[in-house]
Amino acid sequence: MKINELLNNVSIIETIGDMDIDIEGIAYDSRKVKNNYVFVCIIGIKTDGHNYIDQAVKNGAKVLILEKNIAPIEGVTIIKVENSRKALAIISSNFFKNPTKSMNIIGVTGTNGKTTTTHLIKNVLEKNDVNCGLIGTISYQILDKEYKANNTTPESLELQKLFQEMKDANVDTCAMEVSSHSLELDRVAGINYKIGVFTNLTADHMDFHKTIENYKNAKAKLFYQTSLANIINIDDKYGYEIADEIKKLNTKLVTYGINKKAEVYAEDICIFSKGCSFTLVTPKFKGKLKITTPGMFSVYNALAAIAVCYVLGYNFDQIKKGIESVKGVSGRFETVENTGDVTIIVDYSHTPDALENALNTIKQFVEGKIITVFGCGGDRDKIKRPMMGETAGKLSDYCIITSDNPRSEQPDAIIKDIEVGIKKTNCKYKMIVDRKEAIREAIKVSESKDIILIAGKGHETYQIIGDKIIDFDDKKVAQEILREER
Ligand SMILES: CC(=O)N[C@H]1[C@@H](OP(=O)(O)OP(=O)(O)OC[C@H]2O[C@@H](n3ccc(=O)[nH]c3=O)[C@H](O)[C@@H]2O)O[C@H](CO)[C@@H](O)[C@@H]1O[C@H](C)C(=O)N[C@@H](C)C(=O)N[C@H](CCC(=O)O)C(=O)O
Ligand SMILES: Nc1ncnc2c1ncn2[C@@H]1O[C@H](COP(=O)(O)OP(=O)(O)OP(=O)(O)O)[C@@H](O)[C@H]1O
Ligand SMILES: N[C@H](CCC[C@H](N)C(=O)O)C(=O)O
Ligand SMILES: [Mg+2]
Repeated sequence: MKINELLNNVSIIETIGDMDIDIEGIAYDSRKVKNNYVFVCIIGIKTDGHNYIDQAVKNGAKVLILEKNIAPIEGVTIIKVENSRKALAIISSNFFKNPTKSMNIIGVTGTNGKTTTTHLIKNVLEKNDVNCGLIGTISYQILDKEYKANNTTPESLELQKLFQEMKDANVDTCAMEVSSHSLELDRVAGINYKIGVFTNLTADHMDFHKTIENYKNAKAKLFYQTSLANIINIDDKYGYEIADEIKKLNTKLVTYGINKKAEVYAEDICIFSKGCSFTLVTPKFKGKLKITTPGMFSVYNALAAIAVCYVLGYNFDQIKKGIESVKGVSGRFETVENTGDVTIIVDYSHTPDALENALNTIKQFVEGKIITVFGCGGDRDKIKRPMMGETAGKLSDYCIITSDNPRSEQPDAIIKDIEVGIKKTNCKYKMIVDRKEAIREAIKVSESKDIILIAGKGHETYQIIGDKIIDFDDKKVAQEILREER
């Protein structure tokens, strides 16, 4: 592609060198540069891409996109921009022929419920014969192809490549999770979203955003790049504020909720151990629905997905067919199959709000005790650790605090941060660093009718300890222990 075509819509400060050249690829990591590539230098959080220019040039970079001043390099075109991450997003879109311009991209943001909601959207659309791509925490999916997800929302270069691949496979619709990191770091800059969805906003990621206002503002960015509709949960305090802020935009605003008067809402809600039933009300239709995951949070996720389908013009029967056939999402309030008399639930609750929702849901149907096994991720928000300790303590009969993904942190130091919160409650607890042994303890002490919640890692099949990634799957480990112990 000609460099000028690649740079369309990029805000350029100055250029040095030949602008009449063809480039064959883009990289933002010097180690991935090949001959005739553009290397985009990103000033990162850990290091600075400008430090790797020599390596990039050695590997064949013919164009550098950067923010800092550097000395001219023979045979290399230098393009200085205001913001390299944004430039990367725009050139990536250009390089892959702006796929999202002719696609229906549905972006879902919010602290909790993104993965679940995107899976629900995909299911309803596919039950109605629309091929829907998926980008999110568990994996990236295009028809039968499934790619491992390194980030919930990948970097713009990978993202735009996925969109192009979808287009090539005639998949013109995609449900994607839009993390606050991706909005703040411009991974999604330049994407033409048809619909944006806001689920909720609660404590998380303060290590990165610093304040809840920054966190909210990052999330809100999504609603300024949508063309058809913004769908907002107005029962959420921040959702309510965002809805108020964006009502001035040309994009249609559709609200959903249960408590406040919303356009799409649920009434007559019944929650059981195996699911919920409710009456769906929209301005166009009303009817009874059943879902297979319990908890009020599940009703909210269903409403979010339904509101998307409502905006896309689906009728009640089409929505019912899709929403009622969802079997559940991996690691989201998933019961571990076993032949014993103890119920074990694996759930991806890794925020205080998610843990509270999961435990409150269990409380509604448990006949014995609640035993909770959980930890917190290392190199992530530390503020949520005591909060999660307190929540688990308040809502459980017994807790085992253990390791999640400690990453570069000391596992027992993370556990001690959690302990500060649990100490504020009267809950009995134990601290066991080894997650497998923690799960074993829960199973050992459990009695008939108890429910064990294994929280925090959901679908994950690994554990990150230091710089090692070991196999670890909560569901499999629980089943293995059940076989050993019973
Ligand atoms: C905090 C965060 O989001 N960091 C992201 C950020 O990394 P960074 O700014 O630290 O990058 P860096 O390591 O300083 O490197 C700077 C630049 O130098 C380049 N480099 C580096 C070394 C080298 O030899 N050569 C070279 O060119 C790097 O490729 C990079 O372009 O930019 C990188 C490139 O896109 C991302 O991979 C990285 O995500 C890391 C892996 C991460 O863990 N992110 C998590 C927190 C995240 O994004 N999570 C959200 C979900 C959160 C939620 O639950 O809502 C997600 O969307 O996944
Ligand atoms: N609408 C909701 N409100 C509050 N909690 C929820 C909601 N939906 C799901 N949860 C809880 O949050 C956990 C994570 O759900 P899900 O994976 O759908 O969220 P996510 O936003 O994709 O999370 P992540 O930021 O890690 O990608 C679930 O296991 C459940 O405990
Ligand atoms: N998307 C979340 C996932 C957290 C999952 C938890 N198991 C952990 O590793 O902290 C994050 O990156 O903060
Ligand atoms: Mg997710």
